Amino acid sequence: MTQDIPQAEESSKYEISVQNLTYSHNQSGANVEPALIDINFALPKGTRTILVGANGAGKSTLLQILAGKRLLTKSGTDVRIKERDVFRQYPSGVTFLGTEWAMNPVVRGDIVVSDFLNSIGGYRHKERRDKLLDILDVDLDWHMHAISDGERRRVQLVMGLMGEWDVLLLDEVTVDLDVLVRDDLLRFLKKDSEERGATIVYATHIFDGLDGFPTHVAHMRLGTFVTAPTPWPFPDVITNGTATRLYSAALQWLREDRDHRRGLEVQGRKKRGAKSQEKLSIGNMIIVIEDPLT
Ligand SMILES: Nc1ncnc2c1ncn2[C@@H]1O[C@H](COP(=O)(O)OP(=O)(O)OP(=O)(O)O)[C@@H](O)[C@H]1O
Repeated sequence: MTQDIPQAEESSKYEISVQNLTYSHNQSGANVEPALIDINFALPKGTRTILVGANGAGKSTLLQILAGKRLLTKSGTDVRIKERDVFRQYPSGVTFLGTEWAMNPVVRGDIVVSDFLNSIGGYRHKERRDKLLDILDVDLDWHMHAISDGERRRVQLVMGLMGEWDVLLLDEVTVDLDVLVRDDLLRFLKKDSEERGATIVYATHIFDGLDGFPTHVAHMRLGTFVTAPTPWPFPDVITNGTATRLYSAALQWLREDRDHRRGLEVQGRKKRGAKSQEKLSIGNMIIVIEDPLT
């Protein structure tokens, strides 16, 4: 299951196009394997792509690069959204929603949800805002410091989705939603993308109830695509018992990933992402563990 990679002159046909992307979190040149290795793919406008991959596969890194949160200057690398180079001329209309937002002390302060949403222009998108408040069951009178993690996540989603985005990058932000809210939200996003031709890339570990959502599915392993974004449903995925097709495909891929990783470990190749020193914090004491893998 592969996809032809567009040539540079063709990339304007695509809403997102990535060519020759290799990225290392450690820019100092230390001997750490890159988080992304020679990534190439292109997504047409209006597609909804699910990224599947084990922990550490590179999904968040890819989304962060697309979101303009990481800088890279390397000749030959070309990462574009809406035909704009994300490192030099970041496009408008792109929304990124990731998990770290909820940890920010600002959104844990004593601020009322209505004031919070108004402070970022909620009144300009009143119709969509009210629809999202209903879908996500958010109360405008909540105080941000006195709500649960799932409730705070719902406020984040109202905030991020109330404007009309063209490209939406979601990094595992539905994980703490209850099943009903998640289902309603996915329906809203699918309809929105169909009606407005908006494009979604969504990294998740929760596959239940997702079969009807994507137009494409991709599988990442150790910083590369094992399966580039490919039209979904795949004809050859067999449902396993009561499991949905996407769940079955993901389970199979993750088993293969685990076997592959264990094979590398047996060969003595270092685990990707592992550091020669690891630090654990207990209270305000930091314990350094030398070479945690040995
Ligand atoms: N800030 C960072 N500094 C150094 N290395 C990092 C950093 N963030 C991620 N990495 C490394 O980059 C690789 C890819 O991580 P990434 O977070 O992109 O994976 P992921 O597929 O999103 O994983 P998960 O499913 O756990 O969220 C891993 O080896 C990880 O250890």
